[in-house]
Amino acid sequence: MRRVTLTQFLIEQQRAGRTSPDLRLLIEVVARAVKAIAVNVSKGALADLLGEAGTDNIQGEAQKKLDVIANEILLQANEWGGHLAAMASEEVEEVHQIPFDYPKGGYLLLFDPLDGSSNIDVNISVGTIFSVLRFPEGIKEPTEECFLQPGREQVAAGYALYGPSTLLILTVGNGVHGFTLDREMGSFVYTHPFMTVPVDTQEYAINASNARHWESPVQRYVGELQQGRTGPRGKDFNMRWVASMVADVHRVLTRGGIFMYPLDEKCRDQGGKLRLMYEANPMAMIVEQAGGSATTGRQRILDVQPEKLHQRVPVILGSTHEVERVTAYHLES
Ligand SMILES: O=P(O)(O)OC[C@H]1O[C@](O)(COP(=O)(O)O)[C@@H](O)[C@@H]1O
Ligand SMILES: [Mg+2]
Ligand SMILES: [Mg+2]
Repeated sequence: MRRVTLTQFLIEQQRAGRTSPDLRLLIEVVARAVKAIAVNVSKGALADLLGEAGTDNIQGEAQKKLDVIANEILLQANEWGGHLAAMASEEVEEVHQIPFDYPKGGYLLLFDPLDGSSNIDVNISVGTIFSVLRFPEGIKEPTEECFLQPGREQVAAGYALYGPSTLLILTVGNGVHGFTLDREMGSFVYTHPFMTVPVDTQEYAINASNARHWESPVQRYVGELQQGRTGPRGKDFNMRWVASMVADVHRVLTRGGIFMYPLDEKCRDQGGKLRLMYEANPMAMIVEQAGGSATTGRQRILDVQPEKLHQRVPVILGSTHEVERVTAYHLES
C-alpha cells in the first residue's frame, strides 16, 4: 500500500487548488508543534510536567503546566513562518501579534492548546484544537475585530488527539482526513481518508451530573434516550463521557454519536461552557464536513456571529438525525 504522509497529502491538495502555499505551510507548522506537544504530554511525571502551573487563564481557570507549555509551543512555532497576520489562544486574553521584525501573512490562527486539561493528571487522552480564518483585506493591524467572523468563514480546522496513538484530524473544506503519528519516522501518515459521521446512532455523550441544571428540551431528549427500548425511541442507547472534547468528538467521528454541552443554569450567565472560537467552530466545521450536524440547540454553530474572542456557546453535535431532534425540541419549546 502506498504510504502517504501529511506533507504529500497537503502538496496534492495544493495542486488540486484546495489550499494555498501559505495554508499548506501553516498546517505543516501546526503539525510540527503538535509533535512537540505530544512529546511533552507523553513525558508526564518524568519531566515534572503534571499538575498546576500556579496561574489562571483569561477564563478564570487554573492553568495546568501542560496548558502553558502547549500554548508556548504553538505561539513560537507559528510566529516566524510568514503565513500569519496574528493568533488567538484560549489561554491568552489579547490577540497575539506577530513580532514586528517577522514577515506577516494572510491568515489568522486560533487554538485551544490543550483541551481536556483536567484529564492530564489522570493520564486520559487530551488534545489540541485549531481553526484558521482569513485576515480581512485592507486592514493594517490585526485587532480582536478581525477574528470575529462566523465559523462558516473558516478555511481550515483540525485537532490533535494525544491518545494511545497521536492523531491529527484535518479539514480544508474537502472532507475530513486523519493522520497517525509514526514516532520512529517522525511523520504523520494518512490513515483515515474521508471520515464520516453516520446520520443515526445509539450513543450519546453528556455530563449527566448537570442534569438538574439542564433546560427542559435537553431533559426531555436525554430522558427519552434513557427509557431505551420501552420508551418513545424504541431502542437502547449507550452513554460515554471522556470530558476531553477532542476525545469525545473523535469517538463521534469514528463510530457516530451525539455530543452535548448544552446551556444549563450553571453556565447560563457565560452563554455556555465551551468556547466558540477555539472549540465549537472548528469542531462544527469538522463534523459538518464529515456529514454530521452542529447546533447550539437554537441555531447552526457555524452561523453564530461572534461578539468577543473568548465567547462561549452551547454545543450539540454529531449524527444528524439526533442533532436535528434535540434542536427541534429546543425550537418547539
Ligand atoms: O468537566 P466537564 O464540565 O464535564 O467539562 C468537560 C469539557 O470541558 C473541557 O475540558 C474544556 O476544555 P479545556 O480543558 O480546554 O478548558 C472540554 O474538553 C470537555 O468537553
Ligand atoms: Mg478545551
Ligand atoms: Mg484548553
